[in-house]
Amino acid sequence: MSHLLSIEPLTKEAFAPFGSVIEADPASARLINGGNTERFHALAEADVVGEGARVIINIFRGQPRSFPYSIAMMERHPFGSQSFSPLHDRLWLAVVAEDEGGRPGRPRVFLAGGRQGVNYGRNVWHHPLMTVDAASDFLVVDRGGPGNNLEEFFYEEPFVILDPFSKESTR
Ligand SMILES: NC(=O)N[C@@H](O)C(=O)O
Ligand code: NI
Repeated sequence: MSHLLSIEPLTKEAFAPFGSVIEADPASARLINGGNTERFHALAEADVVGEGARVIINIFRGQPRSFPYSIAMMERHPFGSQSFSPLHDRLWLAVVAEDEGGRPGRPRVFLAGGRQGVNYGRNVWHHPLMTVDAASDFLVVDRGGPGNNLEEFFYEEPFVILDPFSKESTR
């Protein structure tokens, strides 16, 4: 089995097993404020559990990853979902995996547009933030509160992502 990962476009349908895509989807649009504003309603839901759990809003400033990039580990947050919405209009990568008996399976790499965010469902395996060509800020909605909300897993052999801007890296 090759450890070279292909990159696929981020779509609501393809990402559904892992969470939601946060983008201005016309299907969710409704006019508010007397017609001045479009509200793209309920694109995702924050899911936080446990005594003292709070929904918190953060900004993550991610430094660009260099490629080829080794996916050596994945993480998940058992007590809360985690969303990433880009504040710069730049491509980025959302890397997720199905759970296979308590460990992540083969990662899937989604190329997200600069106006696409994601909400990783609670306890969904994902790789920490991956910005691509410049330091980029993301609005992050996740869980605050007591307890260890971070589980990490390290693969025996890393997977590899080629430069997303190279033609070999996409399906
Ligand atoms: N550790 C942390 O807050 N960041 C990660 O959860 C991440 O997904 O980037
Ligand atoms: Ni995370």
